[in-house]
Amino acid sequence: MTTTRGLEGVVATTSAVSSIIDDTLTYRGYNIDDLADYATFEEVIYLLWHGKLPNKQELAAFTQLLSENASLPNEVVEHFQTYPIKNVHPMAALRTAVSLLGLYDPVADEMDEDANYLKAVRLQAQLPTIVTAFSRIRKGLEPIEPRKGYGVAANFLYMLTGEEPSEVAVEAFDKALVLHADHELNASTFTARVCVATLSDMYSGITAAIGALKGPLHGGANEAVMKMLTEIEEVENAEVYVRNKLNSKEKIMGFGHRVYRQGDPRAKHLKKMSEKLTKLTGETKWYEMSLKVEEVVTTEKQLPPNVDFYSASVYHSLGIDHDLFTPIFAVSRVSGWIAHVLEQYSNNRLIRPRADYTGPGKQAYIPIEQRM
Ligand SMILES: CC(=O)SCCNC(=O)CCNC(=O)[C@H](O)C(C)(C)COP(=O)(O)OP(=O)(O)OC[C@H]1O[C@@H](n2cnc3c(N)ncnc32)[C@H](O)[C@@H]1OP(=O)(O)O
Ligand SMILES: O=C([O-])CC(=O)C(=O)O
Repeated sequence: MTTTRGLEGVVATTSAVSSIIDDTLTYRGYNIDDLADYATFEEVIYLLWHGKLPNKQELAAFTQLLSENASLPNEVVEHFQTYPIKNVHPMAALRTAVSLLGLYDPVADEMDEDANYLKAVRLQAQLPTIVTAFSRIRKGLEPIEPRKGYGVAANFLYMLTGEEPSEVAVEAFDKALVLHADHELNASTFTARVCVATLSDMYSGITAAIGALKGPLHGGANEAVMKMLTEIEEVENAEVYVRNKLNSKEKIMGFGHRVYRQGDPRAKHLKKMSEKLTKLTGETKWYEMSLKVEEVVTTEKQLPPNVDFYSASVYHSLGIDHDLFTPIFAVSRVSGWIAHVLEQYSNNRLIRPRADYTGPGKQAYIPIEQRM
């Protein structure tokens, strides 16, 4: 048996949802650069789930459908009050809350197309409400009900703060959601597909995917980038900080990628947004520090930034708490997870690879009385 560490280069399924070919990312054939510049997040969700862009009426109806399904069952909100709140990472809270949502969905275990579409809508609509409600409850604030007719970006920012978000903030947040929506067979999407390939339900698949996204080698890197920038503190400290980390063989968060070689096409959009937003807040140091970190890492390691690097200073500039960065990734990526779950169900086969055994050879059983 031959093994490939980390399944690098292994093609594990066919998929028509998104592709990465020659460092170009497409969702259903549409280049991410065009989608980032022109599409809203609702258009992208629709595209991922239906395989085509919506027309005006379809988009309006879809946006309405999502906002009408965004409220949480009271039991889920009340459950937050029982968490040891100060020590709970919002990704852990999100993972538990999504699992809990499944208990209150009467069609959770029904597997027909209509039931699965209903679950898809509820999950997509409710994730932003979970993240914002948890964020407020842990600060001793009342959660805010979603507004009907609002898009996901505007609703998220509104539910987080209780204030009308600015146009600039909504536009930036929406673009970030578009950029994070899907990414071929990344670790969390693969996790979701493995889970539902046993014919388990969608809530189980999404709960599993959230667990996989949480780690710092995947979605958790955006929070880790902000931690690094906060530690660096000032632009003039950046070079020494990064060189010290590299000399001690530590990884620099937000750099490198399993698939991209020349660079992550999403990073340039977030870099532009970081420059714009840090100018608007007057805190350009986060952008300048990021530029310096990028310069040193690309010179020393030839590793370009990935999607997580500049998203950190973007979310920070929008006034978002740093430990909400990865939950925001999930708010976007759940659209892609769902598209992959539906694709998996539509042509399912159990996913069960092999392991090349490297443990001890044949052992004679020793009765417990004779063991040293
Ligand atoms: C949304 C996303 O999930 S994007 C990725 C987010 N994750 C991060 O930003 C975390 C930092 N980056 C990394 O850990 C990696 O680049 C990953 C996890 C993204 C990809 O991992 P892999 O494809 O397994 O690459 P691997 O970790 O084997 O690295 C290959 C080599 O590049 C080095 N390298 C890779 N990334 C980095 C980094 N960020 N900083 C420093 N060195 C790095 C490794 O040390 C290794 O060097 P070596 O061959 O001398 O030992
Ligand atoms: O594809 C990957 O391995 C990680 C990634 O960039 C993503 O999930 O967006």
